[in-house]
Amino acid sequence: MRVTIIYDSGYGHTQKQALAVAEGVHRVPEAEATLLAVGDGDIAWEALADSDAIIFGSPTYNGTISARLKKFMEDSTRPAWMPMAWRNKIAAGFTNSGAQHGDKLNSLVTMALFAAQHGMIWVGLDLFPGNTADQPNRIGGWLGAMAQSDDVSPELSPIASDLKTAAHLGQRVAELTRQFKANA
Ligand SMILES: Cc1cc2nc3c(=O)[nH]c(=O)nc-3n(C[C@H](O)[C@H](O)[C@H](O)COP(=O)(O)O)c2cc1C
Repeated sequence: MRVTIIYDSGYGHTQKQALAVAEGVHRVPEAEATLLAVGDGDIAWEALADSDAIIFGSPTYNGTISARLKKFMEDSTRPAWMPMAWRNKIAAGFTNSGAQHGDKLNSLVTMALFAAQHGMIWVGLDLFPGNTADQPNRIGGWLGAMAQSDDVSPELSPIASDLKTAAHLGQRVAELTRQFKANA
């Protein structure tokens, strides 16, 4: 079962979150995670069409997704939206921002809407809010995985609990995709 994680990261913080999502996917037997960064040349549209699930990731810039992820979305119209190549695939999303809140929800709403426009099935988080900084979902969102990286290097942020949240999302997507495929 193939899960593709397509993401952007200007400075490496969201990439770290993407790696944690992939680690969560790999906890599920037979699940294979592929990481694709939108800035790395041509988009592998065929690999995306061959995926059983697609997880979108972006830093929150100016209260929404990055321009690079938005360009990927617009570019998907011909290769993916017109043939409905992602119809009925599982979808999910994650985002990371400088501020603890940082208007991240708007980035996840943008991703979920995009997935809906492609006929995909959106999966959110099933975690209670963490009440302390060391607990998963300490930011307390449900539409996707949220992380915060303030002005420190990607070696130091996002912090461990946010990476646990990201890994949990990856694992959940892989588990649900496996169930969905088994019942198809
Ligand atoms: C152009 C730009 C806009 C940003 N806008 C926001 C914002 O709206 N909210 C916020 O909390 N952080 C904002 N930030 C901070 C980034 O979200 C933060 O530095 C994040 O860790 C960057 O992730 P990256 O290293 O994957 O690019 C912005 C950063 C840049 C460069």
